[in-house]
Amino acid sequence: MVKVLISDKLSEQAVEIFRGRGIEVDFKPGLAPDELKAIIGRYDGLAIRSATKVTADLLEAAENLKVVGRAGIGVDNVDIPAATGRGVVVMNTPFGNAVTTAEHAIAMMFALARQIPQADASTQAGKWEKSKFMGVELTGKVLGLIGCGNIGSIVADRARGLRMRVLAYDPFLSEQRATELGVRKVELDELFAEADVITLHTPLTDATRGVIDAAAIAKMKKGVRIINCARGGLVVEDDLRAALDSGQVGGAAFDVFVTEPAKENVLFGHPNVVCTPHLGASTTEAQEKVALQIAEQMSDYLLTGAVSNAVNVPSVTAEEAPILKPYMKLAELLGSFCGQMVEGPVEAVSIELEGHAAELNAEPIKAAGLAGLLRPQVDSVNMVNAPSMAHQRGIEVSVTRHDREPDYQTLLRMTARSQGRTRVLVGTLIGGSKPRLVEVQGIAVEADFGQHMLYVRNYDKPGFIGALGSALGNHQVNIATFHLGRRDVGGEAIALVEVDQPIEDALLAEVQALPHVVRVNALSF
Ligand SMILES: NC(=O)C1=CN([C@@H]2O[C@H](COP(=O)(O)OP(=O)(O)OC[C@H]3O[C@@H](n4cnc5c(N)ncnc54)[C@H](O)[C@@H]3O)[C@@H](O)[C@H]2O)C=CC1
Ligand SMILES: O=C(O)C(=O)COP(=O)(O)O
Repeated sequence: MVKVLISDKLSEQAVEIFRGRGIEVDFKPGLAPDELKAIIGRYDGLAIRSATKVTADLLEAAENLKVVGRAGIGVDNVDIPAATGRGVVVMNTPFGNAVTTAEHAIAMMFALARQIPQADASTQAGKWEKSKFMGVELTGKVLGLIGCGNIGSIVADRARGLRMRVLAYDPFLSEQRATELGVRKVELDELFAEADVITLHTPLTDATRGVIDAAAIAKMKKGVRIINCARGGLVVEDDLRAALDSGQVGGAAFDVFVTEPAKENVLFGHPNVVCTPHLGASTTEAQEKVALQIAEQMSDYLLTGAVSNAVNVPSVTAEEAPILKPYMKLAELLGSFCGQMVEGPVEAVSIELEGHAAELNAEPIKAAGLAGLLRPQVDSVNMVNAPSMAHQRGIEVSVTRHDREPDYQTLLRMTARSQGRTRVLVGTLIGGSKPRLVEVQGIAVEADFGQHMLYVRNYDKPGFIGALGSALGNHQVNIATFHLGRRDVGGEAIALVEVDQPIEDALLAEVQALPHVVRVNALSF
């Protein structure tokens, strides 16, 4: 039975979804890293928020893991290259908590503008310090957004409702989208120079890490207010503290920190700082949405192979999944046959799709073909890590769709080049689902993919078939099916023989020594 572990505080509804789909689920939020590592090997899926760190070390122990589902947006707590390397799909829920997080940023802006947390503490302490808490009006002020994607756009919309002027720095924001959002797209220095309030809404990447540091703060208006509800590390915390102390920055509202949980932080204790413990996504509505969504997505993947919102593999819709599955199987079998024929490293692979196949999403078919091709060399390859493994090995990969009418309703052709030699295999699906080989090295030969097969290249001469049958008989190997093809009478020919047991080296050597045999391979599928 498929098993999933939920290791962070997700809405209980996720548990119900998994169970309803027939998946066994354990709900264990708050496990220490070593406790998690000790049990992760039992699970096919891991559902997380931001607390669980999915490191290369954890993945190492995750022998059965197929998918990590992040109930939320940021996946910076997951080592994506390590997950991809181990063939684990990583998916998130890119929209479910965006409104809620944008609302938190707006709440933080008001908290700063009117010092609400400080005034609350003072009032409840019986001080009634009315003159101490002079605020600023937001209407007419300039809000600078760093990052204007899902959350930034919603913040812009709400800020415009407050009659603020909104500037956005986002290298990937088009002028047209900026106009639609009613924001002015600017360069970073212009934003620093003009903004009264700056709010960050980018992921943490090499380009965004430390985007607000001492040099940036020096370019800002004196008294600027800074809000970070995106990721710790976007702002250099020490530099911000110094600027708060000097009065260059008038206030800072932070939901995220370089080190989380943030039990201590250089920003803590400053009178103009407001902090929340990574609460951006924490509303009942958002948590229900992300939990339901991640449980559905993970169940779909584990049960049907449908992939949505994955950050490391192409998407496969629920409608596509059952159609693509047999094609992926066929591609994998063709790849596996090619991989078992070649003797050295593969330099180039081309996958051609004809007939019905040409109308399909080719990415998963390509990934499955590459997985099959590499499997004889690498045990741990699957369709998630195959494209990156092929890339690492310098294999040139191309996919071509043909709109010509093939002899079969649907065809996949795989050509692999290795050490100057080219191998070409063509397969089809019988009845829309059963993989069948139809051509090997340009020679028509129809055969199913049996578990154990002998592939013989020979010359079409009398006596060969009898000699081959005798060799198999001498080794007590029973023939299940026997398929022959030839290029022309007396010329190059192929025999594909399915047998009932694994083929031993001694038998291979005997077949190789038969007259008219060019080469022989034992194949297993
Ligand atoms: N505090 C919290 O609880 C939550 C935090 N987040 C965080 O908020 C951030 C934004 O989330 P979304 O808006 O959904 O992501 P998104 O991907 O929709 O938007 C991010 C934007 O940043 C832009 N960007 C990328 N590199 C940039 C650069 N070098 N400079 C400026 N802009 C750049 C992108 O073009 C994109 O428009 C993420 O880091 C996410 O993890 C999300 C949800 C909750
Ligand atoms: O979705 C995100 O990126 C968040 O940061 C939310 O984090 P959380 O799920 O509340 O731990």
